[in-house]
Amino acid sequence: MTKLSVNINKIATLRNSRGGDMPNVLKVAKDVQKFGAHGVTVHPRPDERHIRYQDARELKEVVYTEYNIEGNPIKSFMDLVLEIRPTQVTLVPDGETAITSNAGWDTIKNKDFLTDVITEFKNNGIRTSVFVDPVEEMVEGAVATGTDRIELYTEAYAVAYGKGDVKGIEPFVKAAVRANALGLGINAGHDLSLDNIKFFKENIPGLLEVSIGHALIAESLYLGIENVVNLYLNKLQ
Ligand SMILES: CC(=O)[C@@H](O)[C@H](O)COP(=O)(O)O
Ligand SMILES: NCC(=O)COP(=O)(O)O
Repeated sequence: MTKLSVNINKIATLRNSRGGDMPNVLKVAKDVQKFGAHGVTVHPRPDERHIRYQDARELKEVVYTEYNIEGNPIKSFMDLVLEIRPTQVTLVPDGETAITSNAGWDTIKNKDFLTDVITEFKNNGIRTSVFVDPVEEMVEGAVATGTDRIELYTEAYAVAYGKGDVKGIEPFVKAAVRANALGLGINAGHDLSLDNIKFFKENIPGLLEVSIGHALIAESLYLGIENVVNLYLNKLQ
């Protein structure tokens, strides 16, 4: 079964735009789980442009499915995650000023650093995932770091699929086949949507989890969040 983890960053974006507490991040987290989501994902960035560190702390009390916290393992992020101890941490090599996540790790060049970080999280009972491009060598490099899983960075797939180029799935299939052969768990995320998720799911062997936020929240503006969560769940069956 492929689990759906709803990324609620953009709920916090809307909340922060007026300085109040509407929409309420904790309520949305509770509701998406009630609607059937298998997890909640947040990406507390250093500038706290959307999800704040305090949001991440408070969400621990309301996320009873799987709690996934994503980010670049700078010290403040490491300390936050070790304090919260979520189900999973996803390591993302974001620049602090990046508009969004825009690259996977070079797991070969960063082997020693990633190994140390992953070891610390695993020693604290936190499942680890490493954000990677769909490159077999990067998958192999991820295995060497001791991570439990990888998260395939799916922007390239989404862009190609949106142009009608179904061949964009091919590197992801190869990377997934390699990950399966190496016993590495497979997550995926970034720019997945109602339009492209079914084809991705049908072609990626061993896909354990997708984390979806931007499109899901945007689609919910038109279709309603309960409806959209269930549309994703149906497409992931
Ligand atoms: C790693 C990734 O692609 C997403 O998890 C990220 O959370 C998106 O961040 P923004 O919501 O800030 O675009
Ligand atoms: N890891 C991907 C994620 O959590 C959400 O990415 P997006 O759907 O907001 O692009």
